[in-house]
Amino acid sequence: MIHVSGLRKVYGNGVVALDGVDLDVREGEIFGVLGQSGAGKSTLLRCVNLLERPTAGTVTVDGRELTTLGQAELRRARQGIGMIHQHFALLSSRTVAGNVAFPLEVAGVPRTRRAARVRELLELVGLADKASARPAQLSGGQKQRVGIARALAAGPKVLLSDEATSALDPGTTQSILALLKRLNAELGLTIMLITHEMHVIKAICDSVAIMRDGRIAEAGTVAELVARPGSLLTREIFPLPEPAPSGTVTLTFAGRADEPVISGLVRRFEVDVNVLGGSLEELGGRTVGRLRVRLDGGDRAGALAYLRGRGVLVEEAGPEEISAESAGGTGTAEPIEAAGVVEEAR
Ligand SMILES: Nc1ncnc2c1ncn2[C@@H]1O[C@H](COP(=O)(O)OP(=O)(O)OP(=O)(O)O)[C@@H](O)[C@H]1O
Repeated sequence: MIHVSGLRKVYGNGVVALDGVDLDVREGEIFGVLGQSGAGKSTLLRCVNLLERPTAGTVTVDGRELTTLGQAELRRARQGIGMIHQHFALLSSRTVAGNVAFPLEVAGVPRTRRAARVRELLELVGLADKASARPAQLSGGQKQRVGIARALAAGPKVLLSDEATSALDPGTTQSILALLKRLNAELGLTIMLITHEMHVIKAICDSVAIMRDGRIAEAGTVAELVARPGSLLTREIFPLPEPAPSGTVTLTFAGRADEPVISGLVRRFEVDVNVLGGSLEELGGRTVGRLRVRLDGGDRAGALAYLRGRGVLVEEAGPEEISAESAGGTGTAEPIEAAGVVEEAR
């Protein structure tokens, strides 16, 4: 639904905000872009609907390459792309209904059709009783619901969300995220959101890109990334001291965290399992966990093979723990070199 290729943005002051971004957002998914302040997230989002013109690269939305369109065509294409903002961007002089009607007026929709559509949209976001209220009379969550209704007025296929929940308290954030998830499911809406908050990614995103210094450091579905060795996302969600202390093993359980794998390990291989840290999270409806352990005694190699066989991602740390398998299978590498090989593979 959204294809971004070779995107570069250099602002007038010489700041390189985007430094070669490639990205694909599939139809019907919720795609989160996560990054710290200044990483380039807002610039990327504003380039997707060409509010910001990229210095180089292409943006294609729903099969149309926006970067080649003239102003009139671009205005039409933008009707297929809604946008919501951190501070809602409502017109304070208009009522709630007037705000939602605004894009329809601009698009020349006749008055009666407009009124019916506004009613439908306010019902969709749970604000049918607030049509005549002014933005100043609403809570933050209600204001964002108006913002969402307005963004959906022209029936877009894509919704861009610019830190839509950053100004809201945790409870309201959850209700807005639940609304976005429902709209995604009911309308088949593709949502691209930017956030600096991991809990937003955990709550609703199917896929994620992590941005650093104007580049994509890592991208994929949440399930893919959690199963990928050395994943930045996994490290962000399950923070453990890095680098892992020598001799420890870090285990990532994707989707099987509720199975008694560890007790099976102790019973079958007679190893002592010393848990050093870890946590569990609900991700995309699955329980995912990350555990750092030290294994002593018993059949350690057999225990690790057993874990891998159960679909657990096993990452060994420390030169003395590098196995022939993880060092590339030669079994001849010196410990220090082997550690380098593993680091590179990550
Ligand atoms: N209009 C502008 N003119 C010049 N530099 C800009 C402009 N907008 C953003 N920048 C710079 O581009 C870089 C990326 O900014 P951007 O706002 O895209 O990052 P961000 O990840 O969204 O950060 P935040 O979460 O703080 O909004 C920053 O160094 C910022 O100072």
